[in-house]
Amino acid sequence: MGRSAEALADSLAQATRQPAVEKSKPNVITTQATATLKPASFDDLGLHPPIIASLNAAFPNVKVPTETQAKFIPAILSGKDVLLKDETGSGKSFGLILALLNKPRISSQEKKTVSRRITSLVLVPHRDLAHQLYHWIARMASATEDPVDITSIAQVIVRDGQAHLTDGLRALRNDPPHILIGTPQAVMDVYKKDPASLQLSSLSSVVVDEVDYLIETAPKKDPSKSFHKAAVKASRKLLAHPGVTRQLLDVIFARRKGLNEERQDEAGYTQYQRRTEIAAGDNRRTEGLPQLVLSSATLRRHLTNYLYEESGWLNKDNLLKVKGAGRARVVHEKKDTTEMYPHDGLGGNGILHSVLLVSDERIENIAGAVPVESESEYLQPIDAQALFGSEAEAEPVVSEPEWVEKYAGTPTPFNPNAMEAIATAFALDVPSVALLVLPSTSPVQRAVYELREMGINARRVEGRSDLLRGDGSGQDNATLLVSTLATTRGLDLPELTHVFILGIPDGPTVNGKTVDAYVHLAGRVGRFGRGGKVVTVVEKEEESEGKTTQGARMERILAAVNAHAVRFGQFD
Ligand SMILES: Nc1ncnc2c1ncn2[C@@H]1O[C@H](COP(=O)(O)OP(=O)(O)OP(=O)(O)O)[C@@H](O)[C@H]1O
Repeated sequence: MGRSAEALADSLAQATRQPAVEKSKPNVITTQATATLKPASFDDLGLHPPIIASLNAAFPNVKVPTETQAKFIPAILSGKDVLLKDETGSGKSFGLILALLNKPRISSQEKKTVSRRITSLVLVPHRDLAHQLYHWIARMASATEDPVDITSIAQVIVRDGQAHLTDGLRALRNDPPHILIGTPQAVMDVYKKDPASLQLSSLSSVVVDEVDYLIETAPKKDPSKSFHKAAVKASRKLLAHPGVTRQLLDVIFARRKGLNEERQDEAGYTQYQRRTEIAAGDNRRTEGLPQLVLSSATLRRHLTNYLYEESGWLNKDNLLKVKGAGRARVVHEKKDTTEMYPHDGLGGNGILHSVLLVSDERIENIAGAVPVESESEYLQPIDAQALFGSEAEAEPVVSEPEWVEKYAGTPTPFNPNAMEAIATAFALDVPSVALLVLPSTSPVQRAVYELREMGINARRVEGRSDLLRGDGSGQDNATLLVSTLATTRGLDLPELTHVFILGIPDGPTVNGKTVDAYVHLAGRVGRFGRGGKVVTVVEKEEESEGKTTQGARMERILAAVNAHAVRFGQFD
């Protein structure tokens, strides 16, 4: 076994000898306490040297922690609950994985046998994100010549036919991993079939990534407002159908909910005393419950209020709220617009935003789009080999005869003008890899077929773990990856230079959810200081009184994220 892989395994093995309940470090609820901390290295944050060695070997470009990682990694290591919000691409998911890898491994001792238990459960919205996090761990575990057995470090549970209830369950029972990553639905399936296999009672951490996607809440509206009734209806519906993530958290944190309810009316002094004891490292005060970490680039106020005031899951005595540095907040003229769009700007990372309007006659830029002087910095293809330290493998695109049989001669569900605009813009502008995001319920395979018919090297993202590892490029012709809104959240595709969005994201109306959807899609580029282009393609509609055109809706979204449309040169 190579040195860093061995060290990683050693580090995890050593951790099994540590007590199941970690020692809390001094702590108070704060958003500011660590804000000025600027550590020079991961070592300063408390990561073990073997983990750092594996990190360096597997990800040579990750040298120092990002600002947000510097805030939340120590908090996670000390057992705090964390509410984490920072920009897309600020290293939240990656930092969470590093922190979880570093946590003492939970174990139980029966007679003379020590058995390892699941230390952390990570819930993510879709299978590709689960696989992406898994690949990060696998890359670290196999960074040297003799790989560590990944099964004992990480496992993935996603709905994949029935495999998660057969092979997945078997692996879980035989060799419980340090970190279990899964989608809520698949984890719930496993829970219903064999609750003991999830070892929920002895977990040390529960992480919910993309929490605002997994836990829906409705804004609480002023009764004097016209949409109050709709908001009340939405809240009632959510209460009646709580969603799988809520159900799982209700099970895992049932005791915390009880404690929080009991403590609702307690005297301030009692609370103060308990918090002081936790700050002094009194282990009994952690109450043997796992820490809860909730993360997303977008956390609306109604969700944070729900999480903090109503859910009952959080340990309010031992909680850190991390909010990213962000940028200057947009102040809109209309008061209600500011309330609806509480976003920082989305242009500071060098992302160019364009909107194309399509009709039978032409493809044109949205009115008011400004020209860009130099685009070269946005279009630098990323060298996968330099980024990952491995050779990218070329894989030819094969034509699929059964698709032709299935689709040829049947009407397309897509607007042909929009698909043509995307194909043209892609062919003219994309140097290496682009992503096309379709509306949630769109047939991805059909889109891939239609794009290939137009000569575009299109591929599905879903299930293509090679692409998530960054190993799918290296081909002569540029690649257009195709996904849907439902399967794009959190994906990290480092080679990406362009994101094409078909239609208003999460449309047709524009509200907070729509804006958040755009933020997450646009956030697939412009990561870690790299540039990128986001091109939204919508139908050109005739303006008429009382009608908001799709173009006007896109203008509202761009205004909400403090971005201005730029001209996509080829169409003028
Ligand atoms: N400290 C670091 N230095 C350099 N690169 C990093 C660092 N941390 C993470 N990265 C890289 O940044 C990329 C994005 O990280 P990650 O997906 O964790 O961001 P995120 O904040 O979770 O984004 P999103 O909100 O879109 O899910 C990954 O490719 C990762 O390898």
